[in-house]
Amino acid sequence: MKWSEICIHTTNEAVEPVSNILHEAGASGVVIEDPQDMEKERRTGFGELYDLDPEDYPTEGVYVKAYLPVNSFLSETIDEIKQSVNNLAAYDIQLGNNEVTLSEVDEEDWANEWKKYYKPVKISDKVTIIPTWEDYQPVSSDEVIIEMDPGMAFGTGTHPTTVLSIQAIERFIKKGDHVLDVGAGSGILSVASVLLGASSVSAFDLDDIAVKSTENNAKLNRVDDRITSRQNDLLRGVDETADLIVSNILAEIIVSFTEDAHHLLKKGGYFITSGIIQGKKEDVKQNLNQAGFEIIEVNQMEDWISIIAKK
Ligand SMILES: C[S@@+](CC[C@H](N)C(=O)[O-])C[C@H]1O[C@@H](n2cnc3c(N)ncnc32)[C@H](O)[C@@H]1O
Repeated sequence: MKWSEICIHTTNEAVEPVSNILHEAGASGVVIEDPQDMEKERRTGFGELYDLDPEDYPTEGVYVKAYLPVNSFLSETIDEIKQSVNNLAAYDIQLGNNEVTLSEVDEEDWANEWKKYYKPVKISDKVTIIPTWEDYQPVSSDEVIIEMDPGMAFGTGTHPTTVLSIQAIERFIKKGDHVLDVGAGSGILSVASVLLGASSVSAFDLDDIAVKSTENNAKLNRVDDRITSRQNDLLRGVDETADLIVSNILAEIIVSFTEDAHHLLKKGGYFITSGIIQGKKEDVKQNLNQAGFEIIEVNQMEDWISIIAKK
């Protein structure tokens, strides 16, 4: 399949809204090339992280790249993306160069492009995510290692919203729990749940690429007997009760199914929500309270918020 790479040269400040616009436009993966991050990552303990020519990344601003399938809607989608990015200026978000370039890539190139930027991620003292193609030596014998090949689905473990979700799972999951993963993407939170003690997980995503990616990653981590992945709109029609529900989705989507989550959770169960931007934190907290939840914790990484609620 042919893919179109859209590359937006923007500012640090605009990375998150621009990435959101690209995700909403149907891009499954977003690659952020930020020279500051690259400097930061080089200092981590994972050895040689980036084998990149300095010409490949900007010295000023940030490149946000995403991949869209080449189909008859492509030019409309690109116009909508450009329009939405331009609209950010109305919210006083600096857009820098705001240069948009397009190029066509083969699926194979897309996969390789992605891999250049995806390296081991230390989530906590206990949990490390490693891309399946990396040779990684565990630091300790009780380290939990999650192998990932996200393909086109969201969820490499590098995004703060995913990191916050896994850190919360690590703290709140109990041995033998049944978990619902709403918006599973690559299945990273489902796999993390099992490796951290869950006995079973039902993973849901609207996107069939994500459903397959979850199945693949469950196999890769040898926990496919514990994870069921299927296409579903949030928790619509789901009738299985759970000990823990995790969802890393946007605030607007979380508030649309807090009542369903409350209904399906057992008493004392946890609802881990992530993907919430600062400005929406109070709305989500209020909505969770209204649905009958008690807010247990609010955590933050960069500009992202995760809220843990208990039934
Ligand atoms: C931000 S990604 C999270 C992926 C992964 N769970 C993680 O934490 O890295 C959100 C996922 O939610 C899915 N999604 C969006 N709307 C949905 C809906 N209404 N029902 C189910 N999944 C949805 C998207 O396809 C995407 O895979």
